[in-house]
Amino acid sequence: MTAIVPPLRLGVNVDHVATVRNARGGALPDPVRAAQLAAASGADGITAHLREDRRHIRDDDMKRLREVLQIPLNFEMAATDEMVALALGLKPHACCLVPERREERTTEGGLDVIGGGIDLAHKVEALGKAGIRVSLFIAPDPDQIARSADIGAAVIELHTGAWCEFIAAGEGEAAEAEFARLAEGARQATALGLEVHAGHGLDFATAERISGLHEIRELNIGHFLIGEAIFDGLESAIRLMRTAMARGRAQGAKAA
Ligand SMILES: CC(=O)[C@@H](O)[C@H](O)COP(=O)(O)O
Ligand SMILES: NCC(=O)COP(=O)(O)O
Repeated sequence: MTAIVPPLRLGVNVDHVATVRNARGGALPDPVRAAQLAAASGADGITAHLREDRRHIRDDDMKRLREVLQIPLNFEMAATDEMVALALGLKPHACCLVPERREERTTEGGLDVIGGGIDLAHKVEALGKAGIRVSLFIAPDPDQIARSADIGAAVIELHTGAWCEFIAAGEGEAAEAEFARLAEGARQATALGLEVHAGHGLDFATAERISGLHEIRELNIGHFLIGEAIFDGLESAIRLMRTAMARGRAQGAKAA
């Protein structure tokens, strides 16, 4: 029997359009134009990460995204006072709190929700009270998931980066063990009333596989899609991604 599964949204991360722009210091290519094209091509939302060092997305990009987008904006940010103040001013649809280290190339590991203590809980509360949907970007760790629910987050986004790296390195056993952790984490979080998203390092194949996990409601994908857009255009990359996600969703439904 084929189970009925909830739809899966695609959030397109436009950080790396800004990376290319900043390589030359001018205004082009414009991440806001990319976000508008992504929306017109079937993205359900746009994600942008305003890093503390502003290495790609900048404050003005966030402001313009907020002004022009007709689809939800997911503001990725470190859990700092500066970023919370910016988010409270901007009032995006959602904020995804992520760990950040200035010297990292990209986001390594998940947010330490337990270590964040009462300060993190207050930040989640302040954003939530402002009507912003708060998501915590975490590893599929049972204690971090439980604490995310305890401090009142609406959403967790499971970090798929380790899983994707094991696959890329041909470490099949480790990849399967990590996938099992993601699957169990998605089940645990859903049972605790959290909405589950996933993202980081996903490509067509990994997005297809993870789309089979019914508990996951949204994938956020950036680097790979922007890379594919160089060859085939953003519209085509998004269309192919949606096809992969739909295929994975249907396979997951059959397996259930
Ligand atoms: C939090 C996360 O996994 C990414 O979406 C994040 O935006 C990565 O940061 P960079 O885009 O700077 O690699
Ligand atoms: N939160 C994950 C995200 O927005 C995109 O990550 P990536 O696909 O750029 O690795």
